[in-house]
Amino acid sequence: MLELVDAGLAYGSRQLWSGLSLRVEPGEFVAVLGANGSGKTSLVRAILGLQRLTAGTVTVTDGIGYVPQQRRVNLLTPLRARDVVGQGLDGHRWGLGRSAGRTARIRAALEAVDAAELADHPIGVLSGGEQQRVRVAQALVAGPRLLLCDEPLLSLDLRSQRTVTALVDRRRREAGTAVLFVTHEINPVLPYVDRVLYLAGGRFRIGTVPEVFTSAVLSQLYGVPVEVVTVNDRILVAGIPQAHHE
Ligand SMILES: Nc1ncnc2c1ncn2[C@@H]1O[C@H](COP(=O)(O)OP(=O)(O)OP(=O)(O)O)[C@@H](O)[C@H]1O
Repeated sequence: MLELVDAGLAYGSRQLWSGLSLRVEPGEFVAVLGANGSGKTSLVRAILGLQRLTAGTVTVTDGIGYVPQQRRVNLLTPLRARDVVGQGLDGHRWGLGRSAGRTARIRAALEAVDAAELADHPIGVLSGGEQQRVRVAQALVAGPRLLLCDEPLLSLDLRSQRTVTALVDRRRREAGTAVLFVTHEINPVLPYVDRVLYLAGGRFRIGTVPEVFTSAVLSQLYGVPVEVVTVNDRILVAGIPQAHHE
């Protein structure tokens, strides 16, 4: 679905990461975490072909669904939520046109993110969280083989976070969609994650949650003492340098 081999990315003399090799299998859920500015969005852009790697290679399947990092939509945008979701079909399913099949797929995609009642609302008047759910529906409507999500949980309340994460999880289990999920917080995706790619300080670590979320590993990545504790099935991390917080 996705393979990076010895990949590196630099902007001028600033190296974000290098020597990154990662193969994501069908149905696998990989979370990408890391400090602000560590290059998570740049990685997603490189996978989409929007950003050229400065070293190594990236190979991806056809059929990518993409949830971009959130931007608020202009209030006057003349599109309804259903039109935004429909854009996820255009260019993929030429035969569908304005057919009943198309309408049904858009409705099902909106229902899956708990947003059926928003179908006819202009996208610009929806709240940030509602817009985000519509974007997830757009990314999934064409049935992608690889789903790239760039902080899809941002500005979602707990219930919407659960709706989105559970939906993505179901999709990868039922349809074998591979998932690369950029997130600031590990806890909302903890029940679903197979592996984590953690980027910090120009370094990275790939592994399962218990392998990566240890005091030793995060201290090594950040270059300062970082403490990881698990309380009631939640992972708490203390000591990440202030500059790396939001
Ligand atoms: N096109 C570009 N040209 C030069 N520098 C860039 C470009 N795009 C991103 N950068 C820089 O590269 C660094 C990584 O940016 P990126 O958006 O990939 O980080 P991120 O990990 O997604 O951060 P955040 O968690 O804050 O969203 C930042 O310091 C950013 O300023």
